[in-house]
Amino acid sequence: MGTDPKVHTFEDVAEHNKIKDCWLIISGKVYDVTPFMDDHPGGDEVLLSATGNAIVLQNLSTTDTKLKGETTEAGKDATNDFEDVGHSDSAREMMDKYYIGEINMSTVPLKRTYVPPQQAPYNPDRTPEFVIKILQFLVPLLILGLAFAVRHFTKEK
Ligand code: HEM
Repeated sequence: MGTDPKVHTFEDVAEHNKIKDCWLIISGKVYDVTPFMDDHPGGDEVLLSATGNAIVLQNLSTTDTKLKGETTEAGKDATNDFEDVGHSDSAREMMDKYYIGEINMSTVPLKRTYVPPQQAPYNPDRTPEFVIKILQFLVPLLILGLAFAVRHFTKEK
């Protein structure tokens, strides 16, 4: 019987990425790709830039797009980045070599939800455009009314 895999916390992974390592969280598993960085065909830059503090590559096999491409408080869900590259099966097999344990998913920060900035409710009746439209309608009417009034009072009895 083998030993249970080590369970890492998100903070643990983030700490390693802050120092000098490159730890990835992919489908609930943790990979230390630090020794692979120089040999990664896509280069080390993409691995590093995709981490934030820690990469959360969740649900690689799922079609649920809700989880993809969203940031967390301390990292990034790089599922889109990873999938967009279209890694080969051999690349996925290679991952086993860098596997260092599982992630405690309850320590992964919740995805940040977008909170729209507070602003006054939009009132179309108050905009300058609306005032101009009213004036464009009223001014000709006023001129017409004035013309009728002048004619009425100046016409010979
Ligand atoms: C354990 C994780 C990873 C492994 C083992 C891995 C492995 C590989 C391998 C073997 C290739 C060569 C092409 C292939 O066989 O698919 C590749 C290419 C590439 N990978 Fe990764 N990769 C990993 C993570 C990532 C991540 C997180 C990114 C972020 C965007 C990334 C970006 C790329 C890019 C841009 C290429 C180059 C594609 C090309 O120019 O043809 N990889 N990777």
